[in-house]
Order: sequence, then C-alpha cells, then structure tokens
Amino acid sequence: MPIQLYTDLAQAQQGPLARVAFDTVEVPERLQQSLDHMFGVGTTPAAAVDQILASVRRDGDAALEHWSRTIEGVELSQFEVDRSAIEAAYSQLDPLLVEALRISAAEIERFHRKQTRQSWVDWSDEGALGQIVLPLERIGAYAPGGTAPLPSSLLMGVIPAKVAGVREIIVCSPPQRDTGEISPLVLVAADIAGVHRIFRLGGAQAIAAMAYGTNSVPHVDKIIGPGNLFVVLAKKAVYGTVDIEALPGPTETMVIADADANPELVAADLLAQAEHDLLASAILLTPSLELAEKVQVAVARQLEELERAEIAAQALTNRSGIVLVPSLEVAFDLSNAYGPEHLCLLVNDPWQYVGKVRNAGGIFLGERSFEVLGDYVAGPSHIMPTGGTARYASPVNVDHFRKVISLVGLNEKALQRLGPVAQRLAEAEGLTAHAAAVRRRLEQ
Ligand SMILES: NC(=O)c1ccc[n+]([C@@H]2O[C@H](COP(=O)([O-])OP(=O)(O)OC[C@H]3O[C@@H](n4cnc5c(N)ncnc54)[C@H](O)[C@@H]3O)[C@@H](O)[C@H]2O)c1
Ligand SMILES: N[C@H](CO)Cc1c[nH]c[nH+]1
Ligand SMILES: [Zn+2]
Repeated sequence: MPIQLYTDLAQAQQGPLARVAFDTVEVPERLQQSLDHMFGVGTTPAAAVDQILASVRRDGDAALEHWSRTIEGVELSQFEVDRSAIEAAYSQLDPLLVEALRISAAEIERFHRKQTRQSWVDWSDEGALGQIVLPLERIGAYAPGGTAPLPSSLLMGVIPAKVAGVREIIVCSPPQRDTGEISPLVLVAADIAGVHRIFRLGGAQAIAAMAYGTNSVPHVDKIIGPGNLFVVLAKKAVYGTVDIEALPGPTETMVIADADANPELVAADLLAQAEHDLLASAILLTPSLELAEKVQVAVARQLEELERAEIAAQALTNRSGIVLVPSLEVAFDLSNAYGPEHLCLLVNDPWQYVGKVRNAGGIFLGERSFEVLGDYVAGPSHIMPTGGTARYASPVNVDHFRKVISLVGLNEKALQRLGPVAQRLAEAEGLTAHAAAVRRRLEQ
C-alpha cells in the first residue's frame, strides 16, 4: 500500500506526525543524487543553499548565470522578461484559461479588501497619539515553477500586496528546462495581478538576487511566496537582510474525518496535495478503522490514475500516513501539536470544531469546502505556513505588506503627568542623560 496505516499512535508520532526542522529534513534519494552531482557528494540542501547565496552576493549576475546553467540547465544572458513576451503569452493560452485566472484574481482581491487597517490619530487634552499605516515600497514575490508552473501562487502572493498599495512588485519564477522561458501561464497571471517586473530565476538564486540585488535585479524590502526546500532555506537565511512573510514550504494537508466521510473524497484530497512535492505530506486522522482501511485502498487505486504518481507516491511514503485515533478529541489535540498548513474537517457539523483549532494555516470545513477550492478560487491566499510554523505565522495577507509608524504628539499637560514617571525610570536605568532631558523641560 502506498500510504501506511498506523493503528499505534506512538508509532505515528515517531513517523508522519513527527516534526522535523527544515534544515535537518531527510533528503529523498532522488534529490540527494542531484545534490551530489551539482555540489559534491554528501552536500546537504542547507550547504548548497549557503553556497548559492554567498556566490550571488559576491558575484551578482555572473553567479545567477552560473546557477541557471548548473541547476536549471538553461543559458541566460537576460533575466528580465520583456513586455512583448508577456503580450505574446496571452496568445498562447486558451481564452477560457485567461478568464479563469481573472476570476481567481477577482475573488482573491475581494477577500483581501476586507483586511482594512487605517492610520489613526487619537486626540485628547494631552495632545495626540497615533499610527501611520504605510505600504512597503518594493516587494519580491516568488512564484514556484520547478516541477509545475504555479500561476495560482503568483496571484495569491501578489494580489494582497497590490491591495496593500505596495509601489513596486517584482516576481521571480524559474525558467522551464525545455524553453528557458517562464511558462506563459505565469506571465499572464503576473500581468493580471499587476506585477511591475518579472525575472526568469528560480530557487535559492532567485531569493538571493531579490535579497542582495544584482545589476539586473533590484533588491527588495520583503520577499514572499512559497517554494520547495531550497526556497524555504534561502528565505530563512536572508531574513534580516530583507523581511519575509513566513516559511511556506512543501505542502501539508491534514484531514480529520469521521466514520461518515466519503473515502473516495478523502483519498482524492490527500493525493491532491501529495502530488506537489517529494517532501509534501498528507495525513489522515480518523477514529474509524473502517474508513481508514477504505481510504488506504482508494489512495492506492486513485494513485495509479495520476500523471504525477511518482512524486505523490514518494510523498505518501516519506511523510504521510493514515492514523487511527481513539476519538475526534485526540485528533484535534494531535493536529494542534502538529500545526498543519491545511486542516480539512470531513466530519459531521464541522463548524462545531472550529473553536478547538489553535494551530493551522487554514481550516476547510466540510466536504463541499475542500482544499483545492482554496488552492485556486475561494479567496484567502493559499500561501500558508508549513513545517509547524502555523504556531506563530499566518497565511499571506494585506498586513504582510504594510508597516506602521508610531505618532507621538503630546503637549505640556502630558509632560507634567508623564514626565516625572519617565524621569524616575530613566534614573533607575542609570541613564542620566535621559533623565536630564525630562528634568530640563519640567524646570522650564
Ligand atoms: N505552503 C504553501 O503555501 C505552498 C503554496 C504553493 C506551493 N507550495 C510548495 O512549493 C513547492 C514548489 O516546488 P517546485 O520544486 O515545483 O518549485 P520551486 O520553484 O519552489 O523550486 C524549483 C527550484 O528549486 C531549485 N532546485 C531544485 N532542485 C535543486 C537542487 N538539487 N539543488 C539546488 N537547487 C535546486 C531550482 O532552482 C528550481 O528552479 C512545492 O513544495 C509545493 O508544495 C507551497
Ligand atoms: N496546495 C498549495 C498550497 O500549499 C497551493 C497550490 C497551488 N496550485 C495548486 N495548489
Ligand atoms: Zn495544492
């Protein structure tokens, strides 16, 4: 069976439910072979990423050319896509597909327009305090495209930035191995989303280019967007030089299902996310042994029909499983400890469980409100935290593209009330210049 059934909870906690840090993740054989080949035998993903980042920082465009040749297998002398290629991309797509991208973009925009946060100033007889809310100046969005171009991820990252009012949005996405070009789907999505500049760059080298800047690629204030292990490790490493929104890495789905769930649909939802990446994870928690066994059989059968069966099968073996739990209560405890990117509730009356969820990127309620709808058109950004980071991180949203400046406009009355307090605290900290700045005013 391609997906293991765990009837022993302790075993599941050592297996698929165990959280492994991004930089110590067990590397699938196929990936290790490509690392051995390009970076030397035994190189870890983290060491490869460090090497890429250091060289782009040092050698700029020359390093980008080198890594595009070595990793992507394409010769690039120009990284930026010009306008004519974007216009040509429209003619390569079925108009119905362009329409689907537009509908998706409109739904994402509609959802994110709800996320309003205004500047405010609060006046009183002591003067005013407030906050100025400003959009970031320039952000970089990463649109994945290694194993498949993901125009949906571009829309999910860029549209919230647009709604926030970011002045300049650049995008990096990997060139396709056969053409050396970004997929027309991604180019059209970028145009619909209102991207300003787009670069044919993938993986850690794309993240390095946007973080440090090169002659061709401007450095940005913040990098957002999902990606594979290389993208996640690179974003983690450049944090501080730039901001990042979170660490949305290889897709994770956790399904909690009861005995009444439809095993064919549960299997379909697990496979839909397993097909993303060798390191994707798809986990079912259920108190019903009958459902667990039916899902196991359905996964095996449906897997055979998939074009990406090889990737999905590896993901199912590596980091996935069906776990028999004593009760739904225990399922929610396990889910909160794991903090999945997606939590799908295929149970009777799913709304009654929402209050039990403390850690998850997104909750999908019921059979008709499944994750693939969220992947494309529901409205919330599908860029969600993975690797357990849902304990503290959120899906991409408008606030990721805004910053706050505090406003302090106090008057004499406030000085008389608060000045002595500040002076006392300054003296307690041994900061006599601070204390003097207060005292001089109080003595005037
Ligand atoms: N969490 C989320 O919100 C979310 C959303 C969408 C997609 N995803 C995830 O995004 C990922 C997309 O992955 P992908 O691989 O298709 O595309 P990708 O664009 O993220 O990564 C491809 C790039 O990885 C680099 N790379 C690949 N193998 C390498 C190697 N051996 N050494 C150095 N660099 C290497 C290459 O530069 C390549 O262009 C998946 O894991 C998917 O699950 C996550
Ligand atoms: N499931 C992914 C988020 O983890 C997003 C995606 C893009 N395309 C299809 N699915
Ligand atoms: Zn998906």
